[in-house]
Amino acid sequence: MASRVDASLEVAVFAAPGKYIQGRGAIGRLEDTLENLGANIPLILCDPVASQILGDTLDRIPDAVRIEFNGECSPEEIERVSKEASESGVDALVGVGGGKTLDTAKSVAHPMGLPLVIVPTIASTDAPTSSLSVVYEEDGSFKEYRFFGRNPDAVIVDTAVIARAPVRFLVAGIGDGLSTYFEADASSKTRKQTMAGGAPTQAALAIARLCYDTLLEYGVAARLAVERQAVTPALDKVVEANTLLSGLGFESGGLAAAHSVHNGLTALEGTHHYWHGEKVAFGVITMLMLEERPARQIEEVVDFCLEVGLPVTLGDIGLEGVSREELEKVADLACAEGETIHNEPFEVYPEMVVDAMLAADAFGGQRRDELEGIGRKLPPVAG
Ligand SMILES: NC(=O)c1ccc[n+]([C@@H]2O[C@H](COP(=O)([O-])OP(=O)(O)OC[C@H]3O[C@@H](n4cnc5c(N)ncnc54)[C@H](O)[C@@H]3O)[C@@H](O)[C@H]2O)c1
Ligand SMILES: [Zn+2]
Repeated sequence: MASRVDASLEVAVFAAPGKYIQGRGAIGRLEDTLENLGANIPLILCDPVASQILGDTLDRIPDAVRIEFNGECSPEEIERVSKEASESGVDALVGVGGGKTLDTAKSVAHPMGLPLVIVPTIASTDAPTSSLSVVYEEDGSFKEYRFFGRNPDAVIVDTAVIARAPVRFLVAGIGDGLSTYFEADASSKTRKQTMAGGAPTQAALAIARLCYDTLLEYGVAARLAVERQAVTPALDKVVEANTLLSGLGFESGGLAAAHSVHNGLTALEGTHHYWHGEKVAFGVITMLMLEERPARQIEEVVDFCLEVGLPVTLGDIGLEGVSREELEKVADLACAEGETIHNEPFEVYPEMVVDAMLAADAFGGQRRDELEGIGRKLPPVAG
């Protein structure tokens, strides 16, 4: 009998990894975790920089096959690693590195039905916990989302490794996490299907809110801690917000305009020197403009971005002097069919997005001038 309800709207879904392990020295749990998953010969896909840092530790995992990630989560790279995984007869996958390495590990492990352990070496995105991958062309432009319907079996975050990585990555992760509450809030109004495959749950929205509150409270202290390579309670909280709270919050709470603006921005060469979370931060300010949020709220977000070193203007993401035509290209892509911008609780079309980006840029520039004018010393953006 045909169903009378649209299941995507009536069913709420909450997705999460099997286990989340975080703390100083957490990498020491990798061997046990693999053992618990029944893995005997894991393939470790490792970012080259992470390999230099963790190579000795990874070498101690018995019978592991280790290969280096080539830098882009592209169809070609997924194909190469999948071939290696089949030929070497491995029975589990471990992804070690940034968001792109982790997304590639997911794109290999899930279609092959292999257990998957994710080891982020920077807290730069909320990719670690999710069941999907973001796939790019070899030239770095956005290609597609791939959904696997399965989350990683375990995520292991060693905060001592995160604290020793350049601070810019932590700050980029804060930018990614900053979007989570606003996008989940928009999606929960429209009850549009989230990346988890159903309507948002209350749990996801509450987690997204906790993510936002944690970042605003502890973000600056966490930045200062990483500048001294120190693991502090503030860093612990922010790493959890960037990784676990933002990951659960976006996947089961929903994405909206900020990530579509990010996806559109990847089409402009100038933005390629900026990390995912840095572009997302500008996407958040654009989204707040689009949603006619009160100036007070926009100011809270913009001031926080300035205090922590996130972009607030187009110039901050490599687009100084960008033409309206180029912004139209960004907006067209942001409004493409299937983009999460259509989860906003009103109709969005490209001209609105161009104007919202210009408004965000103007507001961001003005707040920077105001804060500097009263003698506030702000950290470098993307530095
Ligand atoms: N699947 C999802 O749910 C999801 C969510 C958010 C973002 N993403 C994706 O994540 C990707 C961005 O991830 P990213 O910003 O981590 O980029 P990335 O994976 O390219 O890593 C950034 C850089 O960090 C280096 N690196 C890694 N560990 C390091 C360490 N400990 N010290 C010093 N350098 C280190 C890498 O070599 C790389 O050059 C994008 O493709 C984005 O679309 C996916
Ligand atoms: Zn993101």
